[in-house]
Amino acid sequence: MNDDRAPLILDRVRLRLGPRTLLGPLDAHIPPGHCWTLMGPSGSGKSSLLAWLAGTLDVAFTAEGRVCIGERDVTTLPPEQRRIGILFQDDLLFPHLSVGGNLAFALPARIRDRHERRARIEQALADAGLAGHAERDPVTLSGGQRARVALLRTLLAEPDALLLDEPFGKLDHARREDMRRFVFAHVRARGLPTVLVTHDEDDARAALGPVVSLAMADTDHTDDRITR
Ligand SMILES: Nc1ncnc2c1ncn2[C@@H]1O[C@H](COP(=O)(O)OP(=O)(O)OP(=O)(O)O)[C@@H](O)[C@H]1O
Repeated sequence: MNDDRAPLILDRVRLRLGPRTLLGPLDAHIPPGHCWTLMGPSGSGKSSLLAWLAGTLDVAFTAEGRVCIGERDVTTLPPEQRRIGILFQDDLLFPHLSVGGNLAFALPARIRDRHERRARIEQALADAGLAGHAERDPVTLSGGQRARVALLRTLLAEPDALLLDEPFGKLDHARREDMRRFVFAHVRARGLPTVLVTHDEDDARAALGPVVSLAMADTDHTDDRITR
């Protein structure tokens, strides 16, 4: 595992939508290479929490609390400076770019050397069992291959933390299993502190971390609880 990684810390996070408290107060300390799972009924604020962590929460919400990666407080930083990667269920690849073009888009701009950029993309594809697919048109990939390319794209941006919003939702049973293994192997090998949103108990079990159960705001809950 990468030794210079830091934990993802949520400190007294509370989200409001108009007058009602949607979620929180929530505290979390997610160590490098560990994944916490967020579960809860539809509308309990799971995706909104990820959007807040990524810095893209809609202005309809108000938020309190802090999000830090180790000592680095990113709460007020714009999304592109947070170094928090996010992967969605419907993570679309750009249809006008090849697979390699999609991945090149994510590579940090500081990597300028053309050969180095190409080598990183080839290596990422090889790690994902997709060696030689750089020139492919994304629409010709299977659903499972597309999901892996979308994860590679997120990881090539070199995030310090990872957010997964129902990333396996669209896959059939066998591909879901493969993708889970693939994702969590990367989480551990890269030492990324990770938050997974899912409705699926098998996903939560595979994540091997605590499960945070969010209640519905209308039940007037006070604290969201870690249930296991
Ligand atoms: N841009 C927005 N403006 C106003 N309300 C919103 C906005 N986005 C989401 N909401 C509302 O915020 C609440 C929480 O939505 P959110 O998508 O975070 O829930 P969720 O737990 O992720 O649900 P699901 O499991 O269905 O994805 C819902 O009541 C939703 O209607």
